[in-house]
Amino acid sequence: MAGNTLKSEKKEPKKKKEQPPNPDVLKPDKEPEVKVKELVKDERTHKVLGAVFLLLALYCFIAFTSYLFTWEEDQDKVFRYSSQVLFMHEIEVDNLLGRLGAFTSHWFFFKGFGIASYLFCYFFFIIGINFIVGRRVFRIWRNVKYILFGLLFISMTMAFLSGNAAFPWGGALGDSLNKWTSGFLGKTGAGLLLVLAGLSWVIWKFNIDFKLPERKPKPVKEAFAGFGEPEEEEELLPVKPPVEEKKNAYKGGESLVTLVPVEEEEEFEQELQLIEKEEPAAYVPPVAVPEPPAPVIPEVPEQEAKIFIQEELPVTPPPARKKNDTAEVAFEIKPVFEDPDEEAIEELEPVREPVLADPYEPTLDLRDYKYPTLDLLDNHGSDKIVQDASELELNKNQIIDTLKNYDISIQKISATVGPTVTLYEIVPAAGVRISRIKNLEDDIALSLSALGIRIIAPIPGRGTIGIEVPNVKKTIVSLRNMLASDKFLHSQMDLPIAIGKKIDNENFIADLAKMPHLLMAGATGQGKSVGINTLLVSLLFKKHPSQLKFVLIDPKKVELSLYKLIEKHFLAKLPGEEDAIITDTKKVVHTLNALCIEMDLRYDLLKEAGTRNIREYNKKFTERRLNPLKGHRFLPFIVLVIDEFADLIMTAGKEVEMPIARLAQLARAIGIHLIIATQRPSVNIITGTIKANFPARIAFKVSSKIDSRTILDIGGSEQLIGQGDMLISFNGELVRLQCAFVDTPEVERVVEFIGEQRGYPEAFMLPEYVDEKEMEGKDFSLADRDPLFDEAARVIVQNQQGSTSLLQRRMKLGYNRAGRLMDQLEAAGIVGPNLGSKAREVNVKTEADLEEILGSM
Ligand SMILES: Nc1ncnc2c1ncn2[C@@H]1O[C@H](COP(=O)(O)OP(=O)(O)OP(=O)(O)O)[C@@H](O)[C@H]1O
Repeated sequence: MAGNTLKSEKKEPKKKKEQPPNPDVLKPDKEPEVKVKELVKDERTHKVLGAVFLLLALYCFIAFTSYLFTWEEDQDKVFRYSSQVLFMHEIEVDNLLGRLGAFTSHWFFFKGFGIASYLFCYFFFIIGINFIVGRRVFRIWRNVKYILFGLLFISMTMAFLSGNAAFPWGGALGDSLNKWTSGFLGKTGAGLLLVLAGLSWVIWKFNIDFKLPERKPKPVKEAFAGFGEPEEEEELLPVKPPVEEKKNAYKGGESLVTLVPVEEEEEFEQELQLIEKEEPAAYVPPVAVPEPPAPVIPEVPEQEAKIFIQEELPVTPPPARKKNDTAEVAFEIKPVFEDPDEEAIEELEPVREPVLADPYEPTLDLRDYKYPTLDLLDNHGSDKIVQDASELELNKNQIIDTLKNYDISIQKISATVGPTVTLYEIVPAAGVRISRIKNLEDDIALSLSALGIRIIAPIPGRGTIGIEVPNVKKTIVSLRNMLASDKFLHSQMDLPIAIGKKIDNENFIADLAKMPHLLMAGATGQGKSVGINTLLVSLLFKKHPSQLKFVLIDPKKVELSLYKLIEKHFLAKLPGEEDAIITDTKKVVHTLNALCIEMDLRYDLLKEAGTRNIREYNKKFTERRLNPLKGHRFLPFIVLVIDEFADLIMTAGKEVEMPIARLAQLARAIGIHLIIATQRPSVNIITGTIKANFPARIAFKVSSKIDSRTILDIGGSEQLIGQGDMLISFNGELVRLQCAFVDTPEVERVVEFIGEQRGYPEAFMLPEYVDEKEMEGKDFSLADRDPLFDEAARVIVQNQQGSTSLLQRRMKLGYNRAGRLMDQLEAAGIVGPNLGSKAREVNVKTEADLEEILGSM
């Protein structure tokens, strides 16, 4: 928090100076510094600069173009009077932009670079655009390098081609370069040098493929080549494409390290340093992308790549590859994170190739998937906090007066202006008991005649007392700005969610995977649905469809229906279900139980892989140390969202509560996370069991102190002011936030953007859940055997292993169903009787025998 700093309007400091020194006075200590910084950062300053540069570009363009037609007439005058010509009114020139135009053009063309001078127009243009748009549409450093090369190359080429022409095609620079080179290499040599330079540039820029046969995308089967049990790993290694081949497929460089384009190298270095600093364990990106994705990639993928690289699939490849792997990172180097230049990304794509097919890469399933871009979201007004100095002064005086009325004197008071509320921090005079101020909470609220006063006495970790007073003018926190923040872009979290802004305007971005579940409550209309959208959209901006699946439960039927467009990308559903978004209570029970089965299956997989959590497991899987033929698979995170938990508990009670409690207790390690929202935070809805397993809780405004206590174990959320004003209890701290705002049309745009892209053939299938009760009494007879009977028999015979868990894993079945199938197989004589902990004996030895048996059934 900003200590004693008062972030307020510009007039404030003057007022302060006129007052006699008074300890009660708000101290504008760092005000001037803030103003300068603000001015520099102010987007209006950038826009003005942008306009200046664009005009400069236009000016040069007109002057240069006019010069092409008027140079003969004007050259004489400029020659004769040199820069004096600028101040000689009597001299008339033909250039459209007058004497300055004639002089500038002459200087650029004749004394400089000839026709290549136009590159300066381009330079001013890109700077202007960057400033005016407010982000780096063009990457300056990259373009400067191109421009420098262009100046040398074009001026020399033009001088070479134009020979003794009167017009300065190559300018003085071109002429001297040409003269020197022709003298040194001869005319032909100079020509060849130019051809060589031009050709090299084209090859460099477009990475022309001189090979005759086209590179084909790796077939899906091959993507699994190299998988195997850890002990088989050695043998399997040769299956991977030989390094030679990979190099060729890339750029034909000497070594993988040298494949990094020189111009990117320093950026790679920086990124490398960054990674090394951040991750002492030297996690190195194992990303494999066999083919460059579509040429234009929006901003977020790079961020994703970074997350992915630094966190998700950490491997430690041999040192020689390290730098090369960081080439992947170069793709998301800091500048690119902020505002990637699409052209630059296009160029960087090939750099990803050399790590081809080394580790398994889940995102290859949808390799051309494009992450949503920030322009799909809106800016809801300026995120700049506007605070009225007089309002601050008034509130401060009122606080002081009120406290004085109760004989409480204070040493100092300071204010931090947030988006919705201002925090007045009071340092009481020595000897004043904090509890006295706390007791006056209502009186202070009354005297300030403002709603939403919250007193924090004392502010944990500081010797001050906080009084939060709502601002008259509130600032909407746009999700777009939060997602564009460095903190989010560079976040290394598994499931980063941009929740909102703290009172000191710091972005509150948390990792859902660490929470590990989230309970949200708030009276109707206070911002819950917006909150859920905020969380979902944050995740959609960061995660690839292969890395994350949502299970959406929406008893109100309308809140989450938008997301059905992304069914084939991000949603999970029950087999055989029509809709991925679950609205029916009965299906909710099935889905929750199916998730429990998925959880059990995942635990089995983890156990078998000898790993403790999803991260370790996925790491091992991507390193191809787990055999997919044995049921191992890349495990995406699953986020379960329930938008009205109260309805469910009312209708299904324990049937819902139990699986949720189970998931909440156990699912953390295997990557299943829950977000549960409710309008009615009463104790019969948010029971002790639920509460105990949801350490992270969000409260929007609620109707009573009791409700607040039910959610947060403390009052306060009844005093919030609605519209996304919230308290979050996380990591043992209670923080007041203004929830980031994302409107429904924005969400629509994001889901449409994703939905229009190629997805998986179907939604992610959850394991089947068969209700015990429904199956009761249906004793097995061959006539009504399970529809999966034949398939199960084949699995058992192929593996010659009569084990229920094999069926569970291979067929993604729940324990009960797999057990029942096993009983049926026993009844059919395909497997022997249960042998306790040992697998059953398989009576049918060959698949041909089995087919015969199945045929005769
Ligand atoms: N973070 C926010 N910033 C600004 N305004 C907000 C924010 N969140 C919500 N609002 C405003 O409050 C209105 C109601 O929000 P929302 O629909 O999320 O409420 P809710 O709690 O989900 O209501 P219900 O439970 O009835 O669905 C929104 O339409 C919006 O105008």
